Amino acid sequence: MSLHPVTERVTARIAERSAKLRSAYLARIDAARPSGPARKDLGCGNLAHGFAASGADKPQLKAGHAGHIGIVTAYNDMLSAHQPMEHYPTLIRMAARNAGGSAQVAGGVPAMCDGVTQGRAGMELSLFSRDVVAQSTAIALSHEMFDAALLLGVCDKIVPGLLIGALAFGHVPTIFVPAGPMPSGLPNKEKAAVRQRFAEGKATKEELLEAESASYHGAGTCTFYGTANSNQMLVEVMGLHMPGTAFVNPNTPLRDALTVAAAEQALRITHLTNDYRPIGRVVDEKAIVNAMVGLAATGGSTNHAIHLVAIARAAGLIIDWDDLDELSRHTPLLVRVYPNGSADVNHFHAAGGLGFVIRELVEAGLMHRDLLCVHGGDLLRQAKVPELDGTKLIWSEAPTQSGDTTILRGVQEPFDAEGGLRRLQGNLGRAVVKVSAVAPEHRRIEARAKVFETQDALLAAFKAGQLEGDFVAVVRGQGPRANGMPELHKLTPTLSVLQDRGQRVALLTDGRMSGASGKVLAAIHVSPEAACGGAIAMLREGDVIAIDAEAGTMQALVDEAEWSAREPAQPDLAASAHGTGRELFATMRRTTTSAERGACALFADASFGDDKDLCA
Ligand SMILES: O=C(O)[C@H](O)[C@@H](O)[C@H](O)[C@H](O)COP(=O)(O)O
Ligand code: SF4
Repeated sequence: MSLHPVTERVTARIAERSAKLRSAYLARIDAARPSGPARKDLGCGNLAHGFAASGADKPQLKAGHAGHIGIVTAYNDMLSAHQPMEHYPTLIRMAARNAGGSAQVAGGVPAMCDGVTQGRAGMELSLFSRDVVAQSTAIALSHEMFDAALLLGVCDKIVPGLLIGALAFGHVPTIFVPAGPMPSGLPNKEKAAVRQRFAEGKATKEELLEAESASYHGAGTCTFYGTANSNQMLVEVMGLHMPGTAFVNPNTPLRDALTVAAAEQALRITHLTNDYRPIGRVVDEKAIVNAMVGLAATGGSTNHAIHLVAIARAAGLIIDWDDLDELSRHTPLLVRVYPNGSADVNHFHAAGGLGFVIRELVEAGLMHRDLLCVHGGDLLRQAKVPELDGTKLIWSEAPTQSGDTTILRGVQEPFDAEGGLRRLQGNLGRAVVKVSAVAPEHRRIEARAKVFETQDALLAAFKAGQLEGDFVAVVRGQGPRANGMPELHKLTPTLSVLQDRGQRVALLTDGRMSGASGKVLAAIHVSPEAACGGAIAMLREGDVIAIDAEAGTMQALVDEAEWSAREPAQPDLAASAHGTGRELFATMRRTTTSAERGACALFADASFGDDKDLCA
């Protein structure tokens, strides 16, 4: 199968623009490759500290030459998606020992649940928590004891953070280990309907809590296709998972068998073997292009228009929203999972899941097949489906037919000829929009602006009955430099109620939305942000705004002379400076790059290429 010309063109463009940064990165990871077991480069004192509490593994750590795995875990009881990981280190240590090697928990990383913090002050720490996860991963792996790493994490900022941190140790072969989705509960669409009724005062708080608890009811990842489950797709199409592991439910024999298999495989791909697969070479421009194609084909989370930029940068690669837009416009939409449809990820997995999607996209030449996947094969092998034959883990061929064409389709009969994400641009700057979750009749709007400085101000206006007629809700001062770029997903039920009443509404913000947001047209991540004096700060109440997600345009229809004479409004950021720990993130707000450059405070010094303007 030959590569699609757009996939080829974008890959070459990324490689060319990144050549200097990428070659320096590869030289660093080549130089970091140890000659023997990594721990042998440590001094006696260092090493003694390293295995002091290693019990049964001490002899092999002391005198042996077998590989040693560092586990970095994001376990906590707070995230339903991470709670099942509590016992994974025990399983991994046993598996590594049985395979002749050893394993230790190198360190833990923080994990925030965006569901708990949604609409709360904690959401203003969420995006930067990704960079704290990256730094925490580096702290864990900095003990230099490890010939391979296993990263235990699933949710929104955690997988991107783990990946950014691990890429700073690009010489270490690294495999992600997930826990999988919770079994299906109350369908996401029904939960959203109760939320809308509650927003209109037609459902009680008790009814709402019942519905929420019936939807989020157990251990495992929430079942909508938000950022956490988009993470799982990305890790599969980048070749960083054992094949087909993403959506196997937790606390099942198959899930545990996959965790054991990841530990065994990690020892097979260290520099001590003849199949060395360091993560810095697994994540190359082809893997990053596959991630963008996967995002477009599945209607993945808009948050990855930010995270993927930071992840690529950690591997010495520079991507932007033009790359994402061009790939998305040439990638068919193959998946309809909430918020892009009614099904959840369990239904998607049962219909053929990521194995079917990967095989379809590789065979159509839209995805690169020749990746250095951690399982030892190429990306077509990633498409295989794991199952237990008795107690033996085997992988069968990916399905060639979708099990449910209302959820999953092939390249020949897609839901849409174009993928789920678009870049918008115009005199208001640049933004991202997820079209796959918005009905075609709602993808264009020309209406007057209603300007808000907070999402609560918009909700108060709704309660006061002030949101009449058609309008574009402008919620600004929500960018990374302003208040950490929170998700404004609490607006979804209210804007959905207005749209269902027949009003034409849209959102325009320099903030984010949840990967679970959908239904209402939302131009988000507007860059430059208001706190940088971006055009969004020049908008006035009543200005006419035109957003066209199909054409990719976002325009303030204001007289040219008047527009250029305007001064940007300065957002009042006092409320976000303190409280809930926000005072500890002031330096990140000051040094972060723009949304289009990953909203990242980790690379500000080297920036992205020659442009040192952090607001650009
Ligand atoms: O990007 C995402 O996918 C969201 O951050 C998600 O992780 C978060 O938990 C949502 O808030 C869930 O949706 P609800 O808030 O609608 O439950
Ligand atoms: S998917 Fe979102 S709400 Fe669910 S556990 Fe993960 S972070 Fe929390």
